[in-house]
Amino acid sequence: MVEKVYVTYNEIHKLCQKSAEEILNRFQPNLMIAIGGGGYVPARILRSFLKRPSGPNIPIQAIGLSLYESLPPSDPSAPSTPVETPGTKVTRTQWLDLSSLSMSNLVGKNILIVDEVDDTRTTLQYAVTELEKDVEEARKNLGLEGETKFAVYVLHNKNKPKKGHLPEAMVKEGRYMAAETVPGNCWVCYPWEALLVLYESTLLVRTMLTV
Ligand SMILES: O=P(O)(O)OC[C@H]1O[C@H](OP(=O)(O)OP(=O)(O)O)[C@H](O)[C@@H]1O
Ligand SMILES: Nc1nc2[nH]cnc2c(=O)[nH]1
Repeated sequence: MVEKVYVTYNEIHKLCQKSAEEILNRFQPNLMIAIGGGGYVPARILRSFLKRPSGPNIPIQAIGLSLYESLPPSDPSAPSTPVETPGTKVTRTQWLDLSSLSMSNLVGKNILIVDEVDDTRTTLQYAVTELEKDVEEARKNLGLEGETKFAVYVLHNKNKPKKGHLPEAMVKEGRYMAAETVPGNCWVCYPWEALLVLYESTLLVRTMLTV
């Protein structure tokens, strides 16, 4: 039986706030690459917490990777969040603009890859391997100097044996960061996936205004 773990927007905001200090201490990113769709919201929240008073906003680029096929809920009238089944291969739905101007912004930088959940690690392995390859190719083609470093940040890491692997140096040097470790057999339900939206606070305000 898969245990569902529900997280709220507020909990995610707090996780990002807590993690930002550690990310700044360990890595000082110049740029984030969010893995869509789940990495977009955490990356945007992190950007506010990573900004230093007189420093620039850290730009966010996006890639789209898909590993899981959505299953319809067993009872279509039930507004539940469907648990999904693992796919077998990673599909690119969106990738970096590989033109030399865009790629030159990545070479020699500290790049933080952001996703919401590390389950089998297949997606992260794909993202890190492919991004390293593309940035290195761009560095050579453009004749640029400078080492590009990658780090990974996820909100939740599932405590289970992983199918995918990250570079040894990344793990050893603390460039893999997870805000929380959750049980390996759980399914994390994120607020942006919810189909049933509650309007409690709006109702409360309306009630207060009308009485
Ligand atoms: O560690 P893994 O087993 O590779 O699984 C993690 C990936 O699965 C989910 O993506 P999904 O393909 O469901 O796309 P989504 O982010 O658009 O929901 C999630 O966003 C991660 O990217
Ligand atoms: N929403 C969601 N997507 C996933 N992809 C892989 N594992 C998970 C999970 O626990 N929750």
